[in-house]
Amino acid sequence: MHIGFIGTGSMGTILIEAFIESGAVPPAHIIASNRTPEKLRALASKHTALRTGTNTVVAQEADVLFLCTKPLEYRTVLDEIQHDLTPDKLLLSVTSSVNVQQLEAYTPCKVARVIPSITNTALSGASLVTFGSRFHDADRTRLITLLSAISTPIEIEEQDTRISSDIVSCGPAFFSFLLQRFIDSAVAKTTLTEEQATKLITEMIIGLGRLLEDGRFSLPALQAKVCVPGGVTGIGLHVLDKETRDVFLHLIEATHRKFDVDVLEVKEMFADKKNSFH
Ligand SMILES: NC(=O)C1=CN([C@@H]2O[C@H](COP(=O)(O)OP(=O)(O)OC[C@H]3O[C@@H](n4cnc5c(N)ncnc54)[C@H](OP(=O)(O)O)[C@@H]3O)[C@@H](O)[C@H]2O)C=CC1
Ligand SMILES: O=C(O)[C@@H]1CCC=N1
Repeated sequence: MHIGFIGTGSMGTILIEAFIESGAVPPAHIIASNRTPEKLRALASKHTALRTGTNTVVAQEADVLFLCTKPLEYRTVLDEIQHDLTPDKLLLSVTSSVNVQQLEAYTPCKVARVIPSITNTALSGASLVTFGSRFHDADRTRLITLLSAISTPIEIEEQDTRISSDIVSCGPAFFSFLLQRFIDSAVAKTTLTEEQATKLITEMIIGLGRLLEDGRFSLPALQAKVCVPGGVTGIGLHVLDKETRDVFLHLIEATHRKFDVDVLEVKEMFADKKNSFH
């Protein structure tokens, strides 16, 4: 099986390196292209067996093809490779605002959307999967097996795309931001250095992740366990409750507003294209 990647920016590179590191796909079975050749050359010099080519060559050779460009770059890529796409290929969109129906209308391929996460770099975290209508059981198994090497694949419904991606894909940035705020405040208010505070936060968050992973505590049970009656945690939780009450509601409203605009732009991008494959 040959896996192709069009776009070796942040996400294309993360996926390629995760598949190589996991051992799921040997570098010689990966072929990649990118608009700017320098980025591709840098990746190829790190993984010497990795193959590179034009978008057309990648589309021709890949059995499983990841489109790893930004949403408004999809049309250019699809126009370029449309004659190289055949019904046997799995075509995977990594972007939330391009849906499977749009790609099914545009190509004869078996289409799915796979939204990854930077956490997949550590062969960890989720990937969000939405199957198109042409995916049969064997194709599903094939894709889930592949994604399981680098993540926990979770099937999501179309209507849950944005919020699921907010949590799985944007979440690492959101929580890194909050952790950095914690560090900055510790440095501002106490004698800890940034380095010391960062070390403490890092160990805390890794430990918390492991606790949650082994299922020992739910989130509320964990808070209750740490919160000694009459102790300091309760005082801190009270501040958090008061000061962050609406913060995630506002965040979700903002990401959904942006998503609605993106979806509209993608719809316009595909508007002139007739549905030729149904
Ligand atoms: N970053 C993340 O954590 C996540 C990203 N995603 C999704 O992944 C997608 C890509 O994001 P990200 O990797 O961060 O973005 P980047 O801008 O880092 O990568 C996009 C890549 O696509 C390349 N590209 C653009 N047009 C073409 C073309 N016509 N032919 C070949 N290559 C092309 C760009 O090349 P060039 O070098 O010329 O710019 C660039 O390397 C987005 O749709 C995003 O929604 C999903 C989940 C998480
Ligand atoms: O910021 C973005 O749009 C992408 C989507 C998910 C994570 N990063």
